[in-house]
Amino acid sequence: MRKVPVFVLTGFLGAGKSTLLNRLLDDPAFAGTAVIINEFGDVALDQDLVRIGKTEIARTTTGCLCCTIGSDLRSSLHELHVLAHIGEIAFDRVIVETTGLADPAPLVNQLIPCGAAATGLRDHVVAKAFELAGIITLVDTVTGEISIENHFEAVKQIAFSDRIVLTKTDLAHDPASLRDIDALKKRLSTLNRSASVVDAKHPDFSLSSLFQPRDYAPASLGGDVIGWLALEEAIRDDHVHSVVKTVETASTPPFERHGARIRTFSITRTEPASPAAFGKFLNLLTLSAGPRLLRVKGLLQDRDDPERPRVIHAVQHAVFPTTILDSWPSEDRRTRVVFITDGIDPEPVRQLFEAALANRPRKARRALGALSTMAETFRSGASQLARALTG
Ligand SMILES: Nc1nc2c(ncn2[C@@H]2O[C@H](COP(=O)(O)OP(=O)(O)OP(=O)(O)O)[C@@H](O)[C@H]2O)c(=O)[nH]1
Repeated sequence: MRKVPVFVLTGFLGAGKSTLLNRLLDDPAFAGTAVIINEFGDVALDQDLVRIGKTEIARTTTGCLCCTIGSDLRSSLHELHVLAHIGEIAFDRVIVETTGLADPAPLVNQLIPCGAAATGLRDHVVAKAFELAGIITLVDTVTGEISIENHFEAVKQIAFSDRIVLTKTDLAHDPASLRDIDALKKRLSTLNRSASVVDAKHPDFSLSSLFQPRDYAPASLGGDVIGWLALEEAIRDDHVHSVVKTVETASTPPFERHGARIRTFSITRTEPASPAAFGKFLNLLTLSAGPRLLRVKGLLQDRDDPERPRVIHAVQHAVFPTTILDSWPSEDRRTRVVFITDGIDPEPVRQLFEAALANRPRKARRALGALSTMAETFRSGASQLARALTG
């Protein structure tokens, strides 16, 4: 039996994974593609933001796939396999879009023959039916360098990839930005010597060649990857013990891979809002929180055009142009904004949101004060960790 190729599409927060996936799902050549989308946090937005093409085979999971106990990815693949077996769906490739904070090690470990051992019939079925055919990592040329400096997840995503795609090169117009891209490429080659590097905006860029199945060989990627996979086994064993303890005592905190400072929270609002006031909120937030604001994305119900939601994106300091959808993608017509931060608490963000939308400058100033203090006094140890991991 020919195994179904599984591609992992990864890249740090806001690198452009959903944008590339949308492009792919619009392409008839990819009609037989099943998609597994994983989101960080408890409010799923990507299912509304990724246009599912003709295949309509998609599974969305919230909670971080790399932090979930055991083999959640194997569960999703098994579910797809069963549906194909009973003739409900047909597909010839699977793409797993990870969260921007995904550590690829546990995912790879579940998909390679010498990785996490199969523990039941389900895992054996998945091992027989699917094979890892590539890890594609998107690297944002605007924020890539700072993400590598501050977040070990970004370093590991690059190290584990066998294909790297540069995104947002269209935003580099001046010589300094072009030099930054050259410096970033050099950095990438020190983190991963064997991955091919392509530019998503280059006229020769081809999705078909990017998603060609190839044998995924961790040994060819270098010592760090092999070491991380070995570490993964150790964490997994340890984790299995801690799960048992949780059942016994109910006092062990949940397994936390990303560190206690990474927060995710959301704001929902039933009344429509003014896009100008929301824009002010977002600009103030990015200015005061700086790189501690890792990601903002959401759907906004426009006071003047409530039938057509606005799609909001900010990635660290960069606020991206709002796009307007023709209609609401689902029944849920509330404004929903998801935040992922590095050491920024939800409370001042919520206060700033309320103050900006209600035009209350004094309240906004108080919230800004709290935000700036948090952003300044907080020191990230992630940069040291990234250096230690990459030697
Ligand atoms: N100019 C430009 N903008 C881009 C490009 N790729 C993505 N974007 C924008 O970057 C923002 C984030 O893109 P997404 O595709 O949502 O990023 P993502 O990696 O799926 O985000 P997460 O799932 O939150 O990690 C959006 O506003 C996109 O329109 C690109 O190549 N050029």
